Amino acid sequence: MDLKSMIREIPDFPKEGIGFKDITTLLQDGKGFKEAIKRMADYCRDKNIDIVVGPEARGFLIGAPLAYELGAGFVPVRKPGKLPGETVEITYELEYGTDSLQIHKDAIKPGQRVLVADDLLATGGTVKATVDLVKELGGEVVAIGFLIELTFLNGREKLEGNEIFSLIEY
Ligand SMILES: O=P(O)(O)OC[C@H]1O[C@H](OP(=O)(O)OP(=O)(O)O)[C@H](O)[C@@H]1O
Ligand SMILES: Nc1ncnc2[nH]cnc12
Repeated sequence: MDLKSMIREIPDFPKEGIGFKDITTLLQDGKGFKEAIKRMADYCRDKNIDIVVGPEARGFLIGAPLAYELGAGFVPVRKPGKLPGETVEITYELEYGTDSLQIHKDAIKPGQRVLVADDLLATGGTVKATVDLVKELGGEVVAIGFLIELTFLNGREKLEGNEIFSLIEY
C-alpha cells in the first residue's frame, strides 16, 4: 500500500513557503490508517514497550492507536494548562520564540520502557522536548517513531543518540 500517496500536500500553509503535509487524508482512509499504525508497530513489537508518549495534538492521533496495537499504555504530553494533575513542564526554542509542554508527574515510573511517537519530524524541537520530559520522570526512551520525516530539516541531529524510525520521507 502506497501510504505516501494518501498524504495531501497543501502549499503555503500555515504560512507562505511551508509545504504542509496533511495526514487527515490518510486518517480518513480506514485501510491506510490501519496499515500505517501496523507498520509503525512492526518496528517495535520486540522492544517491550510499556508506554507510548505522544505530544499534542497530532501525536495523539498516532500515539494512541499505536499504544493500543502494542498493548502498551498511552501518555499525553500537552500544551500548558490542559492536564489536571501535578505536572512537569519544559520550555523549548521555536524558530521564533519559545513554547512549553507538560506531562503528568506520575505518568511514567522510573525504568519504564517508552516509545515517543508523533505524526511528523520537522526540526525535532517538539519531540526533543517530549524526550526530555520522559527522561526527567526516569523513563527509558527506547525508540522514537514518526509517520513522516522531513529529512531536509535535519531533525534527527537534535535527537542524536536515540533510535529513530519513520515510514514516509520527504
Ligand atoms: O519537529 P518540529 O519542528 O517540532 O515540528 C513537528 C511538530 O509540528 C506539528 O505539530 P504542531 O506544533 O503544528 O501542533 P499540532 O499537532 O497541535 O497541530 C507536528 O504534529 C509535530 O508535533
Ligand atoms: N511541513 C509540515 N507539514 C505538517 N506539519 C508540520 N509541522 C511542522 N512542519 C510541518
